[in-house]
Amino acid sequence: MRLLNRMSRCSHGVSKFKLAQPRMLWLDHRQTLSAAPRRKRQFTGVKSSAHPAFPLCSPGLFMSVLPCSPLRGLSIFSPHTRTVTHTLVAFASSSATSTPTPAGQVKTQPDTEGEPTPTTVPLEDVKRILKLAHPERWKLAAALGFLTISSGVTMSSPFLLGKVIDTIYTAGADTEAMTASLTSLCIMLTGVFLCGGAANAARVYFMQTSGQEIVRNLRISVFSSILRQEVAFFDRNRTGELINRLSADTAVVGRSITDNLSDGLRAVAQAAAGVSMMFYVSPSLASFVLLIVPPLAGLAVVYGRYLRSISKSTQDALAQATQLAEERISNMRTVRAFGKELSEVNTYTEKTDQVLLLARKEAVLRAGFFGVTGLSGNIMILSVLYKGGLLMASQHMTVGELSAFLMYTFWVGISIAGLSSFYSELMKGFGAGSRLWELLDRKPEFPLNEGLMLSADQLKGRLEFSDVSFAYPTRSEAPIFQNLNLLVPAGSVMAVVGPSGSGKSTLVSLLLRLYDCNSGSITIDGHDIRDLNPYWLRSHIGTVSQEPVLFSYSIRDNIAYGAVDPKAVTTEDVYRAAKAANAFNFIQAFPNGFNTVVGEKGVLLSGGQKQRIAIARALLKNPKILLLDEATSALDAENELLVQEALERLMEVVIIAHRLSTIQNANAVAVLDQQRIAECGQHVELLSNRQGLFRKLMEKQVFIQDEHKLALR
Ligand SMILES: Nc1ncnc2c1ncn2[C@@H]1O[C@H](COP(=O)(O)OP(=O)(O)OP(=O)(O)O)[C@@H](O)[C@H]1O
Repeated sequence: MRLLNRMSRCSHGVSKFKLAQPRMLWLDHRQTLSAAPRRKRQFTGVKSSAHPAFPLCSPGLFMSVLPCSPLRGLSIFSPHTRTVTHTLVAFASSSATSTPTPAGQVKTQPDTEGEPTPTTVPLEDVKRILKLAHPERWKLAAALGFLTISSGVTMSSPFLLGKVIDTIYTAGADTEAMTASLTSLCIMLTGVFLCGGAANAARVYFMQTSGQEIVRNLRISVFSSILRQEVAFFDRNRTGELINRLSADTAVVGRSITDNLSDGLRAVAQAAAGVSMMFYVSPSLASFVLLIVPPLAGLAVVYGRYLRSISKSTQDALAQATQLAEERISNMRTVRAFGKELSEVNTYTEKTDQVLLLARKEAVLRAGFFGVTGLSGNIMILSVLYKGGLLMASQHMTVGELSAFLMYTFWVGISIAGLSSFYSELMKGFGAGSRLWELLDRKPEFPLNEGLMLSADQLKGRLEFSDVSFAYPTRSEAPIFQNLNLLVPAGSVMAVVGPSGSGKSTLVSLLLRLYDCNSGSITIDGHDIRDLNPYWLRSHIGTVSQEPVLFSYSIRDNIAYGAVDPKAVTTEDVYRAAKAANAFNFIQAFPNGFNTVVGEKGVLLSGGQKQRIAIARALLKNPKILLLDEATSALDAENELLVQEALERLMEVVIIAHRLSTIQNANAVAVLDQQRIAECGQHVELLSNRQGLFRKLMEKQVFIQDEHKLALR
């Protein structure tokens, strides 16, 4: 994730920089790559864009990431990269974000630049934003107070500066009087500037701190809302897109409430005060200037619209490139195993080339836009000078008044420019906000913590599937089970076997209520699991999945994670679980023992070690029911036997296994095939049925093993 952030920051940042400083950028870009010269040389065959601008920078970094060990990836970035990227963090952190479809699915959308922004102010969203800002109202009010002071100060200074100029020009021979008047004016101006500086500093402080609080609260709400959703939601929505909502959209909304609002209000106040002062200083010159403004503003609006639409396409293309990078970096081992580094860089380069193409169009438009706005500003100043010069010649204006007027013209121009960007930022804020509200308002299909909770003694562990039909919500056309029936008596060990894809893992998901069955029922001790509190249910079921995932904590913390309250877990509890999972000895053999940090997703451990830690995690809370989904498949035969014996002694178990030899001790074996339980009975009983599926599966496995042994001889 951090690697990805740097890549996207660099590409965004450079794209923003490019317009102003192409040469300097190229230098920075080369410095970035030179930080990993060896790696760069390995990839000289990589296609790259001809232009030394931003998309090259991203493939450059992408290229540097791919050849590295996934564990050492971070070290390849030089301080130069950081310098460039950190400068541009704000822009880049919002690389791409997502927009919900009506079904709650998120589709990739650009974030801050060119995102689908509303064109009118949505009142409902204003109310929500105000509600969000409510806890920070006092800080925000203080910020607005200081804003008023600093704006007042800013607008009074041109007037006083005009007076200074007039004092100098009209002094004549009386230098003493001029000095006295000049001194008092300068003291006054110094006071005004000090006051303005202090008010501005206070405004920034209050705005920033309240903004951070708002973003923090919003992020917590969004994160908890994401975690509340049912598993099917995560099947439909990509992780990267949800993360974008959490990081980028929340930041955009926070910025809208604080920085943008403050800048916008200041721009409004300064434009209004500036125009009033212009009329105060010279009504005829002010009327003349205001005649020029509307056509120029109209031009800017039309240009701005064009710019926004092209900017949106650029960001869409960039979001696609980012998604590709995200998937490849997080699955680096697969890329490496298939030797796809080069082709992945080329695919990424193609994607960023599309971004470059659009960005070039955008650059042309922006260049035109800046040219036109710069020219308009200059025309305005020239007009003020011309008309003001005429007024001075006819004694209707002093040189000080003309100077003050010019300064007000500048201020008004700057404020109007600020207002146009304030408006577009505000709309972006509403766009980001509406995506967040959708997520915050989304009700999960079933609540996490409502329903019946039995006492631990009442729970015996009799599981029954009655006429269960189920299809995954994302593939409703392909049912996994149809009228499936299965009974697991309390206190027994049931093994479920079946061909790959027959639905063994799905059975576990249904028992854990990660999904609800479409019809039929699943009961525990006669209670439909839909009536039980899902949180309670899961607290009594231990589960070890086919590919157990560990978090980048220490081994101790990973095992303690299995407890309802990990903080209350004692070292003895952790040791007990580790011993039961036959993991104690190998953990103790690590130099840091139980404090060994396992790396992202447990990459620092072997498959078998990961499985045993995952089993220890599942055992920690002493679950009544244990679901093992090929949980011991990565262990050697001896370890597997030891672990399974321990597990079977400890609790009622449902074992799902491919290796049929591991289920000999089960009380019963259920064979899944063609959306139902094809056979169910004792191991020996099923084996004796020559035509049975279990016997066939067994024979096939024995045959494969024999073939393998022969091949080894
Ligand atoms: N989240 C999901 N969304 C849609 N379809 C899924 C999902 N998970 C699994 N499937 C589909 O459900 C079917 C059963 O998958 P399942 O993982 O339960 O099989 P399995 O018997 O455990 O397979 P294996 O032995 O290979 O692990 C497969 O066809 C699979 O493609």
